[in-house]
Amino acid sequence: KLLTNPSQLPKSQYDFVIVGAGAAGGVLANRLTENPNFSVLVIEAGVTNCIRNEDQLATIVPFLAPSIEPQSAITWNFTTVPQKGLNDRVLSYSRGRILGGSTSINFLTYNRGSDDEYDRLAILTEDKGWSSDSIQKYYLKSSRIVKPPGKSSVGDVDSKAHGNGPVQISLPAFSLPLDSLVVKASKLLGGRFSYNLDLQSGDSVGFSLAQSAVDSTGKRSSSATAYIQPALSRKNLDILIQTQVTRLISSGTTKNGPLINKVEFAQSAKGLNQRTAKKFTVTAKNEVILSAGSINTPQILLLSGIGNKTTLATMGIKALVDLPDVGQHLQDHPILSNYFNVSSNTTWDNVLRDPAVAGADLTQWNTTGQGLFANAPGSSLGFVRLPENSTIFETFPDPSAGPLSGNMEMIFADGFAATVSPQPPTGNFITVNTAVVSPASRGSITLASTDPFAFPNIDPAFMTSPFDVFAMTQVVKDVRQFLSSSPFKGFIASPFGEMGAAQTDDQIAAAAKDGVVTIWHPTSTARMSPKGASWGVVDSDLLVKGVCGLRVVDASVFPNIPAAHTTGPVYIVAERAADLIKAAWS
Ligand SMILES: Cc1cc2nc3c(=O)[nH]c(=O)nc-3n(C[C@H](O)[C@H](O)[C@H](O)COP(=O)(O)OP(=O)(O)OC[C@H]3O[C@@H](n4cnc5c(N)ncnc54)[C@H](O)[C@@H]3O)c2cc1C
Repeated sequence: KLLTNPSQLPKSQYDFVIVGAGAAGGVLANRLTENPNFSVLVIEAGVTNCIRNEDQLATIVPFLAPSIEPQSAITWNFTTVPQKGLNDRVLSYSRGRILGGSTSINFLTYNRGSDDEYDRLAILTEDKGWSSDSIQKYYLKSSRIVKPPGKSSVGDVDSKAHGNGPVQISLPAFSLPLDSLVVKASKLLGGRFSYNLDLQSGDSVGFSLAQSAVDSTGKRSSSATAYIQPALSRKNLDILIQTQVTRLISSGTTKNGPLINKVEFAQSAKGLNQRTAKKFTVTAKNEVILSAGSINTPQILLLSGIGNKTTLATMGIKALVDLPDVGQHLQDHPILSNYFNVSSNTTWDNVLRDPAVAGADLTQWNTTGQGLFANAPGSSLGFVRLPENSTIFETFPDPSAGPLSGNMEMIFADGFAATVSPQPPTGNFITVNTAVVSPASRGSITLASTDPFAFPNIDPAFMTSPFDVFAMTQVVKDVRQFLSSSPFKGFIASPFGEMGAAQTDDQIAAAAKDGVVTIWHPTSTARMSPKGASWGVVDSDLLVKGVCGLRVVDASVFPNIPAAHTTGPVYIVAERAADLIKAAWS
């Protein structure tokens, strides 16, 4: 059942209390309640109960995703601290605050992550259960490839690389000339720009049409639609929305440390603060599971006294356990828009400028589920490796997971995708968004206040490592080389904007400082480490170190950010976590 007020809670104890109904929380809500003997409560801060609600059209229509953030009622409207690597700019840093979490508002690009990502994780955590061979069944269990709306086949994919899970994935519904050129150029160029039929195959390097979380009717497929909706009618699942968890409480000690079995929460409304909020608690008989995402999970841990003892003391919080890694090692992918004027007059620039044109596309989507609005914002992409002889390797080790993972990414958009600069009033453009997907920079989440309703300090420390500056400069030059290949002749007219004018490496690096933003992939703030290791926040079973009864299952547990759009890897982690939890308590 979906509940909107703590007074509706039918009981004060559940076997499992899950904090957050996002990517991971949705998977757990579904998989754990497959066992009718388990009772599960999910507490979600999200202010709306919409799974598919007309009021939130932009969460359903794939193409409209970028219109959701920033500053919306269904997002956490976070900002970063001034970014030293970006001329002290403060970036908007949204997360989803709705059933489905960030999967209900994200840009829908879907990646599994390469075999190297998981094999590195298995080595790092000394747990073969995370190897690429072991996680494959969880990947196959999470998603399936479907026909794009209006198409008679799924299109060009490697069918062996797809499973039978609830998240629906598809190739672009609407063919854009730019995407065909990207595929053509990669087939022609080969080498560092090779074509890759299916990036979910284990090898994630190369160029391809994007696979996105769009279902066969042209709608977003999220953790809410794929996992939560089908489980909502189960008697053993309650989901309490519009409610924020404020901290976790220990009510005893065990031989494994303090027992964490109580969850404190309040209904956050405008103006409500720590002093006036009416607090409630619920007890978890088996486990509390934090799935509040890479920003809120460490915030809740810190507010509960789980973190660096010395820093907690400066905030007046008594440490239950000294875990200095909580909130540290934050990683994210820096992304930068490269604009080009093009000769085509069919780019979607006019759709963004002219409400009548957009209205016609929306009508087409409404009546058929097809057309441009059924496409995710990025419909072709490529992951590239740095050249092996790059000078940066003389001073820096390669932070990527291995040769099957990219160092950088290009995401192609058939129009002016405004990030830092607004869309110009006239002209046709394409945008190539370049990202450093195996970055070396690491930042942190720290408490700004002991008020749970206050946002924490968010510092992704973008471009603070010279490695990331080098990699971003290289991929900007790679874009230019890629677009100068013969398939783009006559299509690309001229580079545009500050980055377009940058020529030397120093000029490119300087323009990047002005242009880099986030692609909203924060990870690693509650990182996994081997059982018994003194570092890390959770062990390889995702149990929080030094306490009893508490697990973290979300994007925060990756020790290194995957070189992939992060939703797919989070679903994989959550699917495996569900099996670990079932095995521990069945
Ligand atoms: C704008 C945007 C675009 C993105 N684009 C893509 C993309 O194209 N492809 C891709 O793969 N990934 C993308 N991502 C990233 C992806 O969505 C996330 O990596 C993924 O959703 C993380 O899963 P999670 O379970 O860790 O957290 P989330 O999915 O964010 O879920 C966390 C949930 O916990 C809830 N919560 C937090 N704190 C509390 C609290 N105190 N009490 C109760 N509930 C709480 C939140 O409201 C939320 O519902 C994007 C993200 C954003 C924000």
